Amino acid sequence: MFAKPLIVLASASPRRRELLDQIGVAHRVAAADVDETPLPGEEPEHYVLRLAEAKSWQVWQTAGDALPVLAADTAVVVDGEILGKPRDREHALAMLRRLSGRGHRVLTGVSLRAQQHWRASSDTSVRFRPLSDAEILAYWDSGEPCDKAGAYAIQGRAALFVERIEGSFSGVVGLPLFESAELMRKAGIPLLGGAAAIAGSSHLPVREDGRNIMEPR
Ligand SMILES: Cc1cn([C@H]2C[C@H](O)[C@@H](COP(=O)(O)OP(=O)(O)OP(=O)(O)O)O2)c(=O)[nH]c1=O
Repeated sequence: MFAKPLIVLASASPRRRELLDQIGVAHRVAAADVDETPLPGEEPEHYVLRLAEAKSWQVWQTAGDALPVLAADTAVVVDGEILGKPRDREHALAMLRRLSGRGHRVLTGVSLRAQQHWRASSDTSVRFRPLSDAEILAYWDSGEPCDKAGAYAIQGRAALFVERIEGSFSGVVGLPLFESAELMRKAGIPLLGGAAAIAGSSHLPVREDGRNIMEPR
């Protein structure tokens, strides 16, 4: 028997589903379809939060069953530039060559929408060892890069490239579980049998009026 869903996950990403399963949050899925083009000069944290909010809003408007809606967006950032999912093979190879032998950041924005709106983000530093061109080509052939931000999956074979990570592993995979759980507790969604809000948390609720509200935190 399936557990009754507690939330709607506004995502087509199998990784996000698996991560929610990992912490035992029963959910149903309704994918959102939003334009992922960054605004001119947009800061990476603004970008991932804006897209996460747009995804949760789109599903909230159409879901109809009043369940809280959770959405996320992940971007790789190198030299201040946002790398999304690669368009094609050449784009993926160029991204991987750029990430080789240096550090980058992975940002994930999370939005949880019910009668109120809450949001959070994770910012993780990842360092790749130098990659040979043969390795990069073989990695493309593995099929892993094509639907991943930055053209890699830390939870897959790209684990072979990661020298160091500081921050949220689940955030890199696409849904920072610690931060998401804080938001879910605030919304009264029971986790491990409890539903109490976390005292002193820094995540502030966001006014609910349907617009993207991006005041600095
Ligand atoms: C960096 C990295 C990203 N990713 C994935 C997570 C996301 O699925 C994807 C980033 O693209 P997103 O646009 O964040 O998500 P999505 O289009 O896959 O899914 P949806 O919008 O429907 O929720 O990259 C990994 O799986 N592993 C990694 O190591």
